[in-house]
Amino acid sequence: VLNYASVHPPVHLLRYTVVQDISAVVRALEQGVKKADVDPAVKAVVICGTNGTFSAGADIRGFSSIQAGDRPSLASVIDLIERSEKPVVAAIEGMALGGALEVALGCHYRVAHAQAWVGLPEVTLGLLPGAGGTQRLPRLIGVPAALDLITTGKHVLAAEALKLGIIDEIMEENTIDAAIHLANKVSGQPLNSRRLSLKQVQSLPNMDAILSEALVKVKKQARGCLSPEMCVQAVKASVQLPFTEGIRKERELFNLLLSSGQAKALQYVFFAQRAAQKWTTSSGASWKTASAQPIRKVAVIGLGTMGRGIVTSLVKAKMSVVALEQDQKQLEVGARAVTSLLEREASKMPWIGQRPDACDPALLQFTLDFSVLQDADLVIEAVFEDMALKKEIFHKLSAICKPGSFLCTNTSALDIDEIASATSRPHQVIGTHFFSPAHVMKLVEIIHGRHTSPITIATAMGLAKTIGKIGVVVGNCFGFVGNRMMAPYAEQAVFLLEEGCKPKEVDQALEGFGFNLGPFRMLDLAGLDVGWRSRKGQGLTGPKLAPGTPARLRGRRRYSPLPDLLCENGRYGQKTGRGWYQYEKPGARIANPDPWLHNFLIRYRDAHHIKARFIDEEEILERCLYTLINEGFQILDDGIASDPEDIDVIYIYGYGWPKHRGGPMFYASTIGLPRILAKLQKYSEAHPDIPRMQPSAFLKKLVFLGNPPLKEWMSHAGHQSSKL
Ligand SMILES: CCCCCCCCCCCCC[C@H](O)CC(=O)SCCNC(=O)CCNC(=O)[C@H](O)C(C)(C)COP(=O)(O)OP(=O)(O)OC[C@H]1O[C@@H](n2cnc3c(N)ncnc32)[C@H](O)[C@@H]1OP(=O)(O)O
Ligand SMILES: NC(=O)c1ccc[n+]([C@@H]2O[C@H](COP(=O)([O-])OP(=O)(O)OC[C@H]3O[C@@H](n4cnc5c(N)ncnc54)[C@H](O)[C@@H]3O)[C@@H](O)[C@H]2O)c1
Repeated sequence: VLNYASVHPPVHLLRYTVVQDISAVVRALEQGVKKADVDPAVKAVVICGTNGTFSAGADIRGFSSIQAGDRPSLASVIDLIERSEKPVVAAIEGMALGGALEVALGCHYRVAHAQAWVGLPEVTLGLLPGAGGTQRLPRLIGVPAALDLITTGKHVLAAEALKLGIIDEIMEENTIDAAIHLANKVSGQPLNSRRLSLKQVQSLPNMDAILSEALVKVKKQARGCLSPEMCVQAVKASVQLPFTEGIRKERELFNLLLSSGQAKALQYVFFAQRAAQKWTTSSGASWKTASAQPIRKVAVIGLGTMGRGIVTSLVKAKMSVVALEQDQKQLEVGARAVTSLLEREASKMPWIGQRPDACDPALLQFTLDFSVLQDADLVIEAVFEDMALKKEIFHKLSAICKPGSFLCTNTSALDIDEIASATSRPHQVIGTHFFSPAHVMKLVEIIHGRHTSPITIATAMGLAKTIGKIGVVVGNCFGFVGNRMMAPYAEQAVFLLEEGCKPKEVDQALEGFGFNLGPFRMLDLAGLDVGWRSRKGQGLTGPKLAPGTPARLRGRRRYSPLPDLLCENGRYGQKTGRGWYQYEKPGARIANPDPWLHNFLIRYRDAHHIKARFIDEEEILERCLYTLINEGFQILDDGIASDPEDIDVIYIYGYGWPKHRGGPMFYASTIGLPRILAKLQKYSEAHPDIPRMQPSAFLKKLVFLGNPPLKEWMSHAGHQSSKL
């Protein structure tokens, strides 16, 4: 912490560097303000940061050591700032986030650089602004705007902050000089009207409705995440209680969140997401040894469900795109879909309209002609999930595309090495597995094959970042990480139906856990035909299945033909208006329980002599989640994912795993590996024909080693087998 005194007398300049040691900063602020207060030569104070940044707030790594009782100290220093008889001006450059914005709210004036931005992101870390932010901000900008900022954690640019009333002045340059000028100007003027704690929250006739609607909204969006709800409660306190009592309530709610476990999970996700960006392969390649090649022009082949979303993401990031289809009709359908997605995206971001080059048709070209792809820097194939078709396309691309171009496949599960074998450049072939809807979902699994070069990995990771996605590098196996873990989860869900559940009971249990969609609503949305085609391809059903195969066994493994039977009945999910649920019409979204399906399940159980039983929520959750987690341990042991954090990032950003539970592997660590192992052992004894329930050797090893913390797991994995 640097502390410059009286650089521009009579203004006392308190200059702080990036916050690492919370208590050191709090102490230094306290000392600085007290010194300025008693020094008769000082007439005013400016608080600013160093190197062009006010502060990004507290070091999150320090939170684990914060004790509930530590909190008041920043709050009391902010009170001290506010109570000062000399005007205190915050000079905000770069950013003022979290505790830093709370400090600025305690100042009497706030000046910001035009490029600066501010926010209270605590909610995203499972907390709430606990140093008076929830009580001062509503007093400054009103309840609706404060609720919006505090419950979402969004950052706003200086211009918007000025409009909201958070900032008093914006500077194009030299913010600190401007702050000093302002401090001099207001020196000697009365300060009470600038002290937010003395202000009343502006009353609104519909205040009760605003607060209760906000509560309903966050409860619906957050699905079990406590912090947004507590943020609303804290803002409500600012309306209903005097300032000091509101502060007491804020502290009580903050302490509750700090000890809830959700804060720990969300802070783990913050770092896991950043760690996933630092990929390393088993040969030691990483960002240090390979850099991303510049990508100016991208080609996308196939404008179906995935291709159209991928094109939209690329155009939104202002990349030049060529989109290719197999015939004129599909091209027109695809082009219309992309145009409508881009229009919808533009309407969500009004400021895009102000940029003349946004959604520029010159950025996007539709074609049927493969030769147009020759100068593309990178191609993403998103045609049907059919190995023969993919190989044919990659063979063609290998001949047409310029030597430097990278060839990517969006396959959900197929072997990257086999696809690469159809080209003369397997080192430039890689999987880029986007998730549906591709213009919305943040995740891209980056799958490298045996021959994929580090530059190709770096380039795919770089592209993901450019288009605002989170790339996670994984190894090559059927289903990679995400879909490989999804398979035992979905399989359990169907077995539970065979044994007595209804789709809604399974979905409700998993939605109650925090998933946006339970497995059956998710399958109906994705289309049941997708899995059916894959199972036919694998010979699990359809014409390739050996005659005489028992309906519910494949080899010695339990198999459920239920999903195949639904498809044979034309029930593909939402798209056909019938699936695990019924819908008002094809394409409708509201899933209603279907008596036809319930009768069908009764007949099915009768035909296979299955006695239906009541299955409680605990069993539903344990069987679905623990088998998914078990596969995660197997994936770590196989070297398909380099660490548990990568798996967690994949599940949070690709599959809607509730973020406040930290991802499946973090969740397993909170439950305790011995318990997961014991439950898997119990279920696998009851169901010996379900091999995926048998505990993975790696899970057993970790339990044997005494349940080490997640950070240490990989030091016990079999690194020899790494596919990374
Ligand atoms: C001038 C006077 C200042 C007075 C300030 C007083 C503050 C006192 C605090 C007291 C305690 C009060 C607690 C308070 O109520 C609550 C908080 O403040 S909570 C923290 C709020 N802040 C955030 O949530 C910011 C989180 N960070 C970000 O949003 C982004 O990282 C960023 C800052 C916008 C930068 O984004 P990028 O440029 O994309 O860079 P990265 O995200 O990749 O980050 C780079 C690197 O930094 C690490 N990092 C970033 N923020 C933090 C952080 N808050 N704590 C710890 N580490 C952080 C990040 O992990 C990266 O490192 P790597 O993981 O790659 O090693
Ligand atoms: N749908 C999903 O949820 C999802 C999610 C992730 C990955 N994937 C994968 O993405 C790929 C595409 O899936 P989808 O759901 O978008 O399929 P889709 O059936 O919706 O679209 C495929 C498109 O490819 C086009 N096409 C077929 N052959 C072509 C050719 N020779 N040249 C040009 N275009 C051709 C088709 O006309 C069609 O428009 C598959 O590999 C799939 O496994 C799908």
